[in-house]
Amino acid sequence: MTIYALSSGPGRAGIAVIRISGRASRKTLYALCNGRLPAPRVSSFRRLRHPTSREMLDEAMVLWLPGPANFTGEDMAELYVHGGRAVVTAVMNALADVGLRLAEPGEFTRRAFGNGKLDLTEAEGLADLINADTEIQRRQALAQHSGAMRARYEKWWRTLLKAMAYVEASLDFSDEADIADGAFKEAVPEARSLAAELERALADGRRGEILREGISVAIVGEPNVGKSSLLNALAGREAAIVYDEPGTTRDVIEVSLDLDGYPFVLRDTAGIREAASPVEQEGVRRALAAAEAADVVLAMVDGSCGDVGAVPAEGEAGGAPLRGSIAGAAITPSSGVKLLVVNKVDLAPPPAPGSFGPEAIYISAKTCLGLDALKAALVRFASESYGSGEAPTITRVRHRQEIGRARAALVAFLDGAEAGEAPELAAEHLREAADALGRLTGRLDVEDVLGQIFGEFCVGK
Ligand SMILES: Nc1nc2c(c(=O)[nH]1)N(C=O)[C@@H](CNc1ccc(C(=O)N[C@@H](CCC(=O)O)C(=O)O)cc1)CN2
Repeated sequence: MTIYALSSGPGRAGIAVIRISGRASRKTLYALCNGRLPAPRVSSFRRLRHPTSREMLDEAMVLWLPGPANFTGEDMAELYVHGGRAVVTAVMNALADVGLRLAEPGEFTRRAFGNGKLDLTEAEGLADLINADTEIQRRQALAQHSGAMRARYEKWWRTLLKAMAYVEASLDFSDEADIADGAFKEAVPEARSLAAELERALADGRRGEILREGISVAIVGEPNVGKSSLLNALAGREAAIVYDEPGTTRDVIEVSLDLDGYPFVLRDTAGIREAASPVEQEGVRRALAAAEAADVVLAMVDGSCGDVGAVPAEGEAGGAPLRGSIAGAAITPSSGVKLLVVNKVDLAPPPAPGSFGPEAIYISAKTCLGLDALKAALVRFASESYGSGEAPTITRVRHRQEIGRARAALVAFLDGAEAGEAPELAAEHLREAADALGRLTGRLDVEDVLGQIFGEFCVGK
């Protein structure tokens, strides 16, 4: 079936791109162009007419892209029409009139995958490239789309094939014990080095997933320390309601930020206190959950208020004397870092520098004083924790699960080899590892995964 879609975004635009892929592309383009098919891959000006009514539809630039040397590997055509809604509708209706079908989300890429133009990791990289909002995300996605991940996975695959071949050989020569034993022994170091490599890939601090999804930053603290004001100041818009009343923020409010190319998802949360109302209690529960799951917790205190407390320093009770409210400072994320943020330094009396400890960042969400230092601290954390330059090997939970399965199967193989397990069982462990790696790149049948991955795309990709 030949499909079409608006590949440029929806809505009015200067130019709109309508893309066609499938067997009928040539015939359809021929009819639209009144019999004047352009030379392959040469952008050409044509008056487009309805194939049957002959009514003029638009003046356009068109491309004829015969397969297989194109994106999908099938015959394709592209129409660059004026980007008015009615123009796009008229041209797309004409395509439907001659029997073409509107593409489903990701269907062009799915066809490209089906025709061997890209593997699954490259297709995922393409989806990420389209969804990339920041420079770091763009680089990560482009590396994956261009085959960086595929190359690594295929190297693993070849090592595994070698190990499997040795085990198969030992099965083939089972009546010649020396040869069988020798071949089997060759498989062990291959499996061991691969297991170690998978282990290394898994111990990456979830760098690829975090950069893909955005570094999660939770702002937590007691009511009215200025959490929503900070969110708004960083977002540059009034995303959260700010009101001089404790308990104003109840839901978690999210804002995406691009700081020096690093993607952050900032979460403003309800003030932590013994809340009376069940709604606010739920807000506090969500605040604590957001802090627990965050990569960075901004523990916020009010530097202007007088009550004296103490922030326990890392690993000790007590610590520097503290004038602000401290509930926020006591929260610790399960795997992330905590930055102490002292707000309201514009108010008298301003805290003496250092009075909240050497690591504290002093800001005024109201006057924006200190926000650059806070942003710099976030960027420094991002670049030290996630920015090691090399493209990550894992960018989705799916990759982590399959690599984890492959590793577990290899460990089972190695344990079995040590315990003198039968070679038939050993071969089964390796096959399990191969299945996991095969699902990673889409070499193996992965119909269920395909639906999920390609469904994430926009229509027209
Ligand atoms: N107009 C337009 N722009 C586009 C695309 C497109 O399909 N159309 N792309 C797509 O979405 C991206 C570019 N990706 C492409 C990938 C492969 C081929 C292609 O023709 N591949 C051939 C030959 C490669 C070559 O000449 O070296 C092949 O794989 O055999 C074209 C575009 C981004 N820009």
